[in-house]
Amino acid sequence: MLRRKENIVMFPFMAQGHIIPFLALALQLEQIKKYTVTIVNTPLNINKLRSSIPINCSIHLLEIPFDCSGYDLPPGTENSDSIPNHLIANLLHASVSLKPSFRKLISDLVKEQNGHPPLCLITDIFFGWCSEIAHEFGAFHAIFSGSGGFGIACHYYLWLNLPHQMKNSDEFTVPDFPEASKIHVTQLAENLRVVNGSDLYSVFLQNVLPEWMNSDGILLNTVEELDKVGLEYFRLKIGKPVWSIGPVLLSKRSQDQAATTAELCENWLDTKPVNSVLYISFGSQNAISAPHMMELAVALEASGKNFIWVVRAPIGFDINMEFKATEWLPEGFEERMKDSKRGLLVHKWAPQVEILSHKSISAFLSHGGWNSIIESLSHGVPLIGWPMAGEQFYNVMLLEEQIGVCVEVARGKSCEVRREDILKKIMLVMDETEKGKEMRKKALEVRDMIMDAVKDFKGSSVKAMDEFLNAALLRQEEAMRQVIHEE
Ligand SMILES: O=c1ccn([C@@H]2O[C@H](COP(=O)(O)OP(=O)(O)O[C@H]3O[C@H](CO)[C@@H](O)[C@H](O)[C@H]3O)[C@@H](O)[C@H]2O)c(=O)[nH]1
Repeated sequence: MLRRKENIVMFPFMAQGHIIPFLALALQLEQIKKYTVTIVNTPLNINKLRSSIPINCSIHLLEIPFDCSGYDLPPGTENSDSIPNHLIANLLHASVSLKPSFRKLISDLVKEQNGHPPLCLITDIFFGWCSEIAHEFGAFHAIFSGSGGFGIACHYYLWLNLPHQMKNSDEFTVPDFPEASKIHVTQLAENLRVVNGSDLYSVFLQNVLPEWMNSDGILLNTVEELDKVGLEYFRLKIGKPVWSIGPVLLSKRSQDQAATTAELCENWLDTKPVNSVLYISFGSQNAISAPHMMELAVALEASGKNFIWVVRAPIGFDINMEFKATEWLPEGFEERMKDSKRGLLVHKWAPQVEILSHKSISAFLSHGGWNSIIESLSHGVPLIGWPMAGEQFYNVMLLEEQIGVCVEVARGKSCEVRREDILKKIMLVMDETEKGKEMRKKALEVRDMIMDAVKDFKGSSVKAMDEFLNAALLRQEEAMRQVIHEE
């Protein structure tokens, strides 16, 4: 008898930094061929996903209705990329209203399958409430985060305990976690620095973080050997299985991007010597301030290095508006870079994985989002960190202090950043300095470590994925035995 394909239902939060790793994981699970994979999201995001999944892929896309009215959001908001950062807390709160529709969607799926529940629901870190729904219908529930163990562990502790509110000092430690060393107040995201416990952000997170413990385990886009200390601490705090299944990466060209941009970057990179180009990007939803942009541009020009820079409107402007080089960059900068073929400014969105995999790339100046880090290290590219928000400060801390593949150049959205300091760090990493050579060597070692983790059968990430799927299957068998017993 042909065994039915078990269904895995995936539900990311409505932000590109979350949807991208979920899609990458969905594609990975689909490759196993034993499972039907369904991604649930709001209509606009499903539409976007439809254009980014490969044509012959069998992933199902299911729409869930979403009404953001009543949460002080612009009408029709369905993704964090269309709103300024200060409204993200509103979108988080609004996302809780998806609960009844998601419950109905799962109930309908179960009915369609004659009472057979999905094997597993894999949902976002912000959707901890899905455990209740999964368990009501007898499904296994895992939370998936695109973050690493170290970063998520610090983030978890800080948001639950708000230690900076209790101390007069600018520095504090994370109890039982000496590797996180001292956290300075400048390493707190702006929204965390100003919380008072009753603001929208902390109210949301203090509700949602404890819900993780109701899940059956947590999947992280990280590699055990790379992230051991953070994972150890996180497992201790959560008391649930934490499976390191990374790197979960979108393969080349499966991202939603204009082929022309990809071609432009590749053609441009092909003309550059090996290890000669700096790639600069601040992730899917961050931008730097206009004065910071000016300092960075001056430093880039002074460095004489080749670069690709993903430019967006600076903080304070609509991130989706047209980029005004004449206003935000030094006079004539764009033309000079174009004429000398030294710098390529890509507006809004670049084919990042393709760029990072090109042999001309030497280093990545990044905000330290974990997807970017994993993508960079998977290609042996060292980083220059400029953390902006969330757990990015601790990601950069891990890479710099524990692994040695990164130097921090600046911290936060409003810190003082001087062109001389940026220039110094660019030269340190890209030139043949002792530090630069050491960082490149380590980045290549980490790349090999990551490749080992995904080797068939014996890689740690392959084993972790098997353990997770086996735990879900075991739960299903137990549930079926119970039904037979009750009958
Ligand atoms: O021009 C661009 C910009 C981004 N990306 C892709 O977008 C993703 C960006 O992810 P990430 O680097 O993690 O940054 P964020 O979008 O800022 O990610 C959010 O989610 C991450 C994973 O949970 C967290 O580590 C971050 O703090 C959080 O801001 C990556 O896959 C990039 O390849 C592109 O392809 N082109």
